[in-house]
Amino acid sequence: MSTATFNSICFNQGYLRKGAVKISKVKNRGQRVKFYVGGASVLSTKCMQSSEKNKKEVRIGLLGASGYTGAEIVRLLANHPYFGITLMTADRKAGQSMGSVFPHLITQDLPTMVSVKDAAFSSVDAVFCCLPHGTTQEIIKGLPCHLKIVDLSADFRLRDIAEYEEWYGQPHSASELQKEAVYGLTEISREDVKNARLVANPGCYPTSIQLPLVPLIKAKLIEHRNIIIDSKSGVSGAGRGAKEANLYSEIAEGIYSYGVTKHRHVPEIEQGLSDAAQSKINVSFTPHLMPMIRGMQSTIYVEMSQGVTIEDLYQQLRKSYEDEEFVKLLDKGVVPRTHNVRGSNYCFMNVFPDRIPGRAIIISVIDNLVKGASGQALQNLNIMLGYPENTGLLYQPLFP
Ligand SMILES: NC(=O)C1=CN([C@@H]2O[C@H](COP(=O)(O)OP(=O)(O)OC[C@H]3O[C@@H](n4cnc5c(N)ncnc54)[C@H](OP(=O)(O)O)[C@@H]3O)[C@@H](O)[C@H]2O)C=CC1
Ligand SMILES: CC(=O)N[C@@H](CCC(=O)OP(=O)(O)O)C(=O)O
Repeated sequence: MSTATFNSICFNQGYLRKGAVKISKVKNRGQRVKFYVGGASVLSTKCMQSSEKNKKEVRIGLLGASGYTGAEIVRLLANHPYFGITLMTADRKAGQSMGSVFPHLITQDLPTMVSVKDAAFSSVDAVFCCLPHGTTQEIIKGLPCHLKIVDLSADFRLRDIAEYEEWYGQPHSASELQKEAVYGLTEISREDVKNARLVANPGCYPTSIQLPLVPLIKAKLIEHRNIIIDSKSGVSGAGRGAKEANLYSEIAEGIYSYGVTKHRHVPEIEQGLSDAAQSKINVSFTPHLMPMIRGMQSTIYVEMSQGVTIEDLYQQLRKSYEDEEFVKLLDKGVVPRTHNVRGSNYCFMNVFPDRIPGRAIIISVIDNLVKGASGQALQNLNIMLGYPENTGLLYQPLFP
């Protein structure tokens, strides 16, 4: 195989990585990214063989492996050529194998889950932390400094500790560590993620809401007042430990609003939008639980700035995301559907004129477990460790 053909295959598969001898510069997602091949770092097709799966170059620890986002990380890493899971933790399910907790993962060769207190962190390079908020900060503050960490919980997302304590109803015990954390909404903060040791992965609702709104606010195309957000989530958003209210008999054939006026994602959404506006933005936000397993839709009602048209909003979103692999502005008039992103790391969005002059309706959809959690977490760790950010994320949506 010629070098060019090999490079092309590797790049398309996301297998090219940094190495010793520079051979080319490749334009990747709007950035100039250097890729190298040669010397000790030459990749051969061997890197894709299953016999190598236990010898991947980055050793991953997965905390909270027995939950939904943990299981999703395992699914995604099954196709990752460089990240291999060597440590897994659970709480009630410590001592069990992943295959016994999640039979759909029985084919994966994985370590037995241990309790966090028995975990040997010296033998891993990076961790995904898929634990409940509160518990997370207690555990992360005790982790060794050599680890790169992507935290899927809410513990390090809010810069204002007092705001965290107010909205989460508990004290924060790792405020120093919070100062170090980078908020990892990848497409917006990619440059900061590159150099981060601790990334606070965004919440699922805030991801679906900030991706369309941040570029529009930065470009001053929408008013800061009267932003109304109506979001809907699949039940897996509540985690596997969810209680009676999430039983099939209580979710099927119905929909309910919750956290009305006081959902804990409000300060996270407002923090991101206010940063974009460089002034305080308040939003009206109501989440709903839908009788579906995965998926999230945010329908957002905004007032356009004086003289701005729907075409302006559309062109701004096109310009912001045309080089992005995982955020897609649909053709004009096409309505995003959760079905069309299920199981993938995509966010699909579109913008529509309201009947009321001067107003617009924005719709965005994600899979809450992928772009809303584990997929974005993997996208971030790829960047933190210098791998192409799509590595392990090339799943097409599952339809029907
Ligand atoms: N589900 C989603 O769509 C999203 C979730 N998130 C966030 O990601 C994190 C994980 O969510 P998810 O996977 O859904 O949650 P789950 O409830 O499904 O899983 C929680 C995991 O944490 C473990 N755990 C619970 N309590 C403790 C403890 N005291 N000490 C150590 N481990 C513990 C559980 O172990 P065991 O099962 O053995 O008890 C389990 O492995 C949460 O912070 C959540 O808010 C973020 C975005 C979206
Ligand atoms: C359906 C459902 O219950 N969703 C969760 C949000 C999803 C999530 O896990 O958000 P964090 O990452 O901020 O914890 C909720 O409303 O609390």
